[in-house]
Amino acid sequence: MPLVTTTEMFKKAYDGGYAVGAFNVNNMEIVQGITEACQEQKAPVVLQVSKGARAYANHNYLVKMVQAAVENCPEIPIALHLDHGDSFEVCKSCIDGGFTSVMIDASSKSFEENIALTKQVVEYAHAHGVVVEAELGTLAGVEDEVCVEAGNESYTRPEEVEEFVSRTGCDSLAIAIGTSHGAYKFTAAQCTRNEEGILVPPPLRFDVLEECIKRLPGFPIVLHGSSSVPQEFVKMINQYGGSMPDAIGIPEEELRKAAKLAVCKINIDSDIRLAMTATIRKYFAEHPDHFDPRQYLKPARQAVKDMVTHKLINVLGCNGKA
Ligand SMILES: O=C(CO)COP(=O)(O)O
Ligand SMILES: O=C[C@H](O)COP(=O)(O)O
Ligand SMILES: [Zn+2]
Ligand SMILES: [Zn+2]
Repeated sequence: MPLVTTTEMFKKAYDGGYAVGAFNVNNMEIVQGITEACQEQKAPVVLQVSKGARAYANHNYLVKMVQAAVENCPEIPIALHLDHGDSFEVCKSCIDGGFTSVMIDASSKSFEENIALTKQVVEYAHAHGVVVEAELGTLAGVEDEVCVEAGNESYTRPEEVEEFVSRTGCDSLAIAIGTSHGAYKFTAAQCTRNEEGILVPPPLRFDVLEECIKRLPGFPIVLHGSSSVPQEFVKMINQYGGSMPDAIGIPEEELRKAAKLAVCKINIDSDIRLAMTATIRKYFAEHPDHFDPRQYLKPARQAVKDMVTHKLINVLGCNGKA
């Protein structure tokens, strides 16, 4: 099937009590690792491209790689989504350039400015058959050039969501309930430590999520910053020459719980980076004489596939839902 929008995927996910994975793509091995996992598991998927990905890999290369994946995986619905679009122009360029979904992230602006910009993008997108994700509230962590320190995030205000959605006409809404971008989601001060000395993060604000759901019945909610930062990868990175002390993510059980509620899209990027980096570091340490990139990118791609397979089955619950 051709690229799809997220409309049908989200409706099924909402009704079925699961979430669709939205994975960031930056190169061929990442596209292949994700889509091979989804094809095998018969899972719908959102492949998302950030401004940084477009700067790194070039819009055309990314679109063509995703089109190749669509041809290779004919049985699963795939949406191509702009992650964190920050202006009308970048959204328009993706809408004109083959994307089926865009995010306009005006969450750092005032409520009225966020509404005005989101509405402008929605009007253009809908006229071209493309859907729009918007955001209310700010996450902690690093997102493009913007870094919000842990502790300086602001949760979504549930009393604003109905007005925002009805005035903008957006198709899904990203909310801030304590998830965060990157591999260092919380400071040590925000966490407790378990017996092994591993940081345990504060729980997500399910009260905020539930209040938003009450006010937007049937409406798809999105969670950004939802990597779990698997400690096996952090350990491997640290063992093979890296240094990522106190890297910490969102516990998988919390994401599973959110996926059963109105959360229809869960964004994962950092876990892909960790899986690849851990695998490549180990490979280099064990094969110091190898220099063919195919030798180390092959296990790195496999690590992405294995990690995504685990998420589809154990976190998102979208396996078998294509
Ligand atoms: O939200 C994300 C992309 O928009 C990715 O979040 P992570 O950094 O937790 O993977
Ligand atoms: O939300 C941020 C995503 O992880 C994308 O990150 P990036 O801007 O470094 O590509
Ligand atoms: Zn944002
Ligand atoms: Zn994000």
